[in-house]
Amino acid sequence: MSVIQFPKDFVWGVATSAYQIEGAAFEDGRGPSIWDTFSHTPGNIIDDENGDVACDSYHRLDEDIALLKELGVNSYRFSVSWPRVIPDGTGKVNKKGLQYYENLVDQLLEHGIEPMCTLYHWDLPQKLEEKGGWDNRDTIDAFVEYANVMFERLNGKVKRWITLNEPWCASFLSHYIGEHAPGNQDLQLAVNVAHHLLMAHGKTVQAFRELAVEGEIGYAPNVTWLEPYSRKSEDMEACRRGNGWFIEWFMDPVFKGEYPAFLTNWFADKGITIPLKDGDLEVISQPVDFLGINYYNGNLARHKANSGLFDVENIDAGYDKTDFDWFIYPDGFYSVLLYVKKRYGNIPVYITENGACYDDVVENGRVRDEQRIAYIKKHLIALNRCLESGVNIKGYHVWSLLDNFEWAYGYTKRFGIVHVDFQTLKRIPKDSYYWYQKLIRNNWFTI
Ligand SMILES: N=NNCCOCCOc1ccc(-c2cn(C[C@@H]3NC[C@@H](O)[C@H]3O)nn2)cc1
Repeated sequence: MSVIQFPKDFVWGVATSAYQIEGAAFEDGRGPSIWDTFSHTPGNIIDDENGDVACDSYHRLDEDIALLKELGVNSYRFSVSWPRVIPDGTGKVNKKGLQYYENLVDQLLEHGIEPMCTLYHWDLPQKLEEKGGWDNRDTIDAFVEYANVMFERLNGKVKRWITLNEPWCASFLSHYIGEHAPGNQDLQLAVNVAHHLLMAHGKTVQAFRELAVEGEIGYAPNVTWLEPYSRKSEDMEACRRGNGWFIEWFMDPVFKGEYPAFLTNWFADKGITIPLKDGDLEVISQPVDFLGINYYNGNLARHKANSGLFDVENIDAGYDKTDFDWFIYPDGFYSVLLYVKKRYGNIPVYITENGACYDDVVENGRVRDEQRIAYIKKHLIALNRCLESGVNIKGYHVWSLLDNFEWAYGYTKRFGIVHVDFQTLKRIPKDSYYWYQKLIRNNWFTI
């Protein structure tokens, strides 16, 4: 038997996001976001579902705080709905919206739970989308205006701030692949959006420093890890491009002040350019206090001409899969974290999302989600290997506290450690909740 131990000040948390759990989509002055528009457009979401009610967390704050308190986490990562705070994206502030988030933060602090506040978890106000959305450089300043409203209201209460969640999803998945809101399929548009998101990040970090906001600020890219099928240079270069789409594309500008040439050249060959202006990279590369990492899966992959955007194809390595149809690949978690440390230095890292989707069932009031427990254990073992290799990981957040609206998959994909019956909204802690509760209490687990 082995004991997997964690540093005494290691941060244990769970994560959610506004559109996925709050509901109350048309209440108390909240304005529409691109996800309200996208989810209400038939054909975009499985079962034509939407986030109008979701987990109804907007009305169940006390209940969800009690779940967090009982779980024993010392960190809760949530996101703010921009259009709940500034319904039109810029200008008038919705007092009720701001008050909701201050109540949330006050209750967390009352129970000794550190709030980790994500400012952008994809719910761009629809009014800004109608003016060009993230393709319009003006949206950068609109985001900074919104961020300043949140900094001024919650300064001293929120000490960990995240500018952007998964900019790859908010740009390429949303504007090139088209699976997420607003659902475009235009590569140049996606590159423009990615650049303006990074600009919004950089200018928001500048504003954070100018306002002398207490605490630390970072952002949370999502990463994957493609392992080359062979040591042939074509396979290794193909995997580097596939990994770079998530890693270098969103981290080189921040940590190196430049885009990765091996990818800008690849895009240039396709006639794709970056809408770079003088000074942009200086803005984007404002020093951050930490890097958030969202990791779920990896793949074995190899070069295949004319396959996808980067001539790379995934191979079925025979690994087990979650019900999201993703391979369970904890070695990829280790590899990507070591790679990030090697390329960017030993910046403080929070794992801001890691978790597994399984089609859980409730039997006699209990959810025996052993597979989710096994997934989390495997990834925490890999995380512990990283700690032993000197990677500066400060904490870990399970995605997610609650089963919730999983974007294009609606309510068909359950990532929660708490089961939600979407007819009754009843919450039932799963076995994984109790396993995580014990881990947090002990700060170790056995294998
Ligand atoms: N890898 N190659 N892709 C090329 C082709 O991609 C097609 C689809 O791609 C992706 C990639 C990533 C995701 C994803 C989902 N979550 C889970 C959410 N995280 C934030 C939180 O809101 C959770 O709900 N994290 N990541 C989905 C789809």
